[in-house]
Amino acid sequence: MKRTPHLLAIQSHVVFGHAGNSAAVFPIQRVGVNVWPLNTVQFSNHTQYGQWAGEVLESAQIPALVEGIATIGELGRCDAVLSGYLGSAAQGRAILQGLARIKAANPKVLYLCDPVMGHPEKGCSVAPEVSHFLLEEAAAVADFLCPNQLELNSFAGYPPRSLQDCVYMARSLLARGPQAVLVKHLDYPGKAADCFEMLLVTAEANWHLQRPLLAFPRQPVGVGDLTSGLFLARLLLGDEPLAAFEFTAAAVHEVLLETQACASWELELVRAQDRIAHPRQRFAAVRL
Ligand SMILES: Nc1ncnc2c1ncn2[C@@H]1O[C@H](COP(=O)(O)OP(=O)(O)O)[C@@H](O)[C@H]1O
Ligand SMILES: Cc1ncc(COP(=O)(O)O)c(C=O)c1O
Ligand SMILES: [Mg+2]
Repeated sequence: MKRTPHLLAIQSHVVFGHAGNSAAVFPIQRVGVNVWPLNTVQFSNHTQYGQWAGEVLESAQIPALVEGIATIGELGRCDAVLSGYLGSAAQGRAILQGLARIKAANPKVLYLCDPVMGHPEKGCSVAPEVSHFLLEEAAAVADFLCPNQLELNSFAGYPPRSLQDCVYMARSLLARGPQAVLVKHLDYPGKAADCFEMLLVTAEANWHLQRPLLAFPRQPVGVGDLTSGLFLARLLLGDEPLAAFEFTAAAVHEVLLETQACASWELELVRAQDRIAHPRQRFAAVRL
């Protein structure tokens, strides 16, 4: 029997609704991967409500929790680490410390960094020290990077003028170390108005994918976290990056269709669960 992979997911948790681990854990489990959720913050709800209660985890707790798993002799079972929203650069460094400890137990462990920098227009952005940490420290050790367009622009230091520019910007991130860069959401002058576009670049090729752009009165939150979690889960299940990319686009689209049908702001993960595992439609990526 094939072994079930294990994934350590280090990101935020919300009590109500879905963002961070609260958007990623159940879908990752639903496609067949064990998750070890390590919550960097516990908030009542996601920050786009404009107010929330809760606390940020003290940075030192991150390596301490990892060490606790080492102590019971289970750390070597960790196949991958995912990191998302960071409360501070110190929290980021604590994650890299934890990752180094896991690498000692399992040198093959993969690290996917979702360099969450927020959406200025959504009223949520991270401190400059966090952006600097992601750019200078996390990108160098990540096997996979999953920026959205704004995060890609921040890495590059300029906005794109074309799709070709986006490809160039993503490919220049490959030079920092990762084996693949998945741009979760493209935005560039001339982009088709009725499509939601994504990009995957690997050493071998550039892959562009389009899926329908759905209308929402308020943009759903947690879509990026759902995307990075599913992509890493499928890689652990043995997919090549291209297959994991196409699967992820299809599964996320299913969640958004259900969310739209329910007129819900929060992602309808439970209602969409069977279609997360078995998306009905495939969006084929096109080689650029
Ligand atoms: N098919 C779609 N139609 C409309 N909006 C979408 C679609 N897919 C994703 N979105 C929205 O696009 C935005 C971009 O998400 P993205 O940049 O990938 O990640 P993040 O969730 O990190 O902001 C999100 O607000 C998401 O809700
Ligand atoms: C607590 C928390 N975590 C994570 C996120 C990131 O969500 P997304 O996947 O939409 O970038 C948000 C967005 O508001 C948030 O409030
Ligand atoms: Mg995001």
